[in-house]
Amino acid sequence: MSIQIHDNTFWVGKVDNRDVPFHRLILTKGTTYNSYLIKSEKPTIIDTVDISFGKEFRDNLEKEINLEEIQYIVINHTEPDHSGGLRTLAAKAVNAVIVCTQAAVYELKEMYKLHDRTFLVVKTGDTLDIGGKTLSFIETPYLHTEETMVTYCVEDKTLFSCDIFSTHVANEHYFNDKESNDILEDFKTYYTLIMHPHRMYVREMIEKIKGLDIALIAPSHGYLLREDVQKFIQIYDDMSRNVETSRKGLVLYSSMTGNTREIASEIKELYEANGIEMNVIDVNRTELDAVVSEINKADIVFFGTSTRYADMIGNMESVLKKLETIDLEGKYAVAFGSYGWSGEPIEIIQDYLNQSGFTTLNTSQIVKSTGMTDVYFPIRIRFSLNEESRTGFKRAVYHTLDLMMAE
Ligand SMILES: Cc1cc2nc3c(=O)[nH]c(=O)nc-3n(C[C@H](O)[C@H](O)[C@H](O)COP(=O)(O)O)c2cc1C
Repeated sequence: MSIQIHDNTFWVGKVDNRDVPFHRLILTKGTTYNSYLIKSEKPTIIDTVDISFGKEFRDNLEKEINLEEIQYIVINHTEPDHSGGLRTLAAKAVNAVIVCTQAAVYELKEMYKLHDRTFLVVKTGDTLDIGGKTLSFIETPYLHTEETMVTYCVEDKTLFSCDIFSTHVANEHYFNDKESNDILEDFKTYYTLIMHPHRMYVREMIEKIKGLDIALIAPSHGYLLREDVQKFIQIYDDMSRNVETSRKGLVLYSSMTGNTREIASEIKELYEANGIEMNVIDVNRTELDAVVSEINKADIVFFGTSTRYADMIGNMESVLKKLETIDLEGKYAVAFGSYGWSGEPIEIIQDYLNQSGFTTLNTSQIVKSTGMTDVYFPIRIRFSLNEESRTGFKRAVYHTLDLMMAE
């Protein structure tokens, strides 16, 4: 079965009426897996369906098109509730090139044994001519996992937004204007559960799609939004906004040649850009009592050192030794530092913090609470921040900002 959504574009997904187990939740209203077929001169599929329905998906699609004619399969997100039909489809769509982000290639190849297939890697700003229509791609990391992107059809003004702007409801109405029930509560619940943990990336995404003229949002789950499109974007904008907080941060650092000081000032910049006061102190230029007094006032403290012959430098260790005398209940701590090849003292700071009354951020806890596998604590920067290391650094600092703005 297919539903026409544009002159030659069709919904070819699956409505799943079950109680769907997902991310340790049960989706009691079910969901839909929205896949789309664009019958342009170079026929293109945008996303597939959940892995449980791969064969059914392919069999249905075969009624719409000779699968060998498919030229492109765009995979916006590798999670198997979107990409799950890829293996079955690819087996018959033998001429199709798989279009995805760089980070997605490895996951798709391994998950679906597609080592021999041709992949087209796209990044933000790239376009693809599919014969009569143009697809443009925007990377939207962490909405909902690292490799995610969205696809915009320029001529149709359709945003294939994947998980973003989705709703978990097994509706048979497809379009929001055909649904008589108010969908706002389900739309907001979805945002809260799936998107809000990645709030900082929602803010980035909203900036990225601002310039697009969007007539239809075609997400991966639930309703296709063609009425009040801007209202739904505005809801994401409103719900992801920074909340006002009186919380304060503190960065304590010790640096030989300035790299750790640079990291400290970038932490301050990110905090202040998000409306949170951040004090930065060089522990070698400030009396210990004054440092302790600042720790008492802060809700989160970053402790950073550079590495000198496998050790921390200056007064940092004196500050760390003092922690056992301070009430740190309810405060967060982060270890960070710059190093050249080993960076031992960053780990030693982490040990001190773990033994203190702080709640100290660590990688294992991030994986468990967010599913993000590339946000690392302690924050280790080789020499100075550069284009490559800044991405990971920002992810980590974003995470701390989320903690500061939590209720
Ligand atoms: C005297 C000296 C000793 C160093 N020893 C180490 C070391 O043992 N392990 C390491 O990873 N880096 C080592 N480094 C590299 C520094 O940690 C690195 O350059 C760092 O970026 C300096 O940070 P800073 O500018 O904040 O002082 C050493 C550098 C110097 C100058």
